[in-house]
Amino acid sequence: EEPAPTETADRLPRVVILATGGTIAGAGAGAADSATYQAAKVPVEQLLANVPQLPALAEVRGEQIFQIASESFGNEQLLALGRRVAELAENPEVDGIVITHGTDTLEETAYFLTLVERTDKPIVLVGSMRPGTALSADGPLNLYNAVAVAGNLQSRGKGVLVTLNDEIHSGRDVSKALNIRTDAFQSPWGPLGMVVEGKSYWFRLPAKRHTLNSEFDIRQIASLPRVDIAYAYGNLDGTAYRAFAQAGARAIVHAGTGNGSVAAALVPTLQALRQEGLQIVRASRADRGGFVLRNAEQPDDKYDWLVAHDLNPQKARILAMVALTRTQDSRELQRIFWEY
Ligand SMILES: NC(=O)CC[C@H](N)C(=O)O
Repeated sequence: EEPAPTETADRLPRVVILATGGTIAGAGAGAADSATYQAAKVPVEQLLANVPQLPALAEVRGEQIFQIASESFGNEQLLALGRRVAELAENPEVDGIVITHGTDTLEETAYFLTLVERTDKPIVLVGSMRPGTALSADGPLNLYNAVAVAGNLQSRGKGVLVTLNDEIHSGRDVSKALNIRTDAFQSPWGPLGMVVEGKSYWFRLPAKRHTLNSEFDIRQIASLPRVDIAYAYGNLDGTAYRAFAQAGARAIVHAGTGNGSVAAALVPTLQALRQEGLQIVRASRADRGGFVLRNAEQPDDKYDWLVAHDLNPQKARILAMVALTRTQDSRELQRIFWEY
């Protein structure tokens, strides 16, 4: 039997919806316009009104924190959102938090919050692949599922979660692996569970450190250092790496081919940048799940480089930024890359 959604069965869980924009708040000219539309148009009150079944699940209220497409998220938005989530999590009148978000960088925000929110209250990110004006819009059901998961006591302590396409994913693992299609969100290690008719079914738990067990805390992060990603391909040279360094990058994530490999002609550039104090993080551009090990492909111990292990380059950027707020020591940084 499904446990009651709250400790006290005589009241509904209280869930706050923080709206940031994206396709879930998108609007197109006609019902057939599933891919041609404007993101970040519909205000949160309307998103809630479009799902009249929500009040049966939870006492919901909306807050419009941004109204943007998620590709336009910067570090300032990450920090502002992170701080608001922490305030809400500290509020005894809030049981769970849902964040509506564009899907393009949802995986980055979800991982950021996984690292910096010191709470066991459910934090659930949700988006959609079709605007609300489209035939078979996926946003209303995704939002219904997000509120159901956020209001459920069983969701506590499982880290930041993402609900799309009836699945519950770990915010650490999930990424937008496909575009256009409603099964866009995938985790290399599989989803954590399913949500069907407002009920959650769990199958596995995150093994990595997160939320309450994290050493990072949004309340202690004043700003994030610049970290950039350089994408590897045949015939690559060091131009982008040097430009990022000149712009003030403290670390560069090398979105390497295969096992995070580095072209022979590029190695001296990365060695020189490390000498200048930048951290070099080898990740893989393999999009269904990279796996980069130290001293495989390149002698990381000798060069004092880092590996992102299974984190994709965009998630490695998030972790590098957060970790660099605490330490510049490459051994400590590598420990953090193993543990989170
Ligand atoms: N499906 C989407 O949400 C994509 C819309 C937009 N590019 C965004 O990320 O906000």
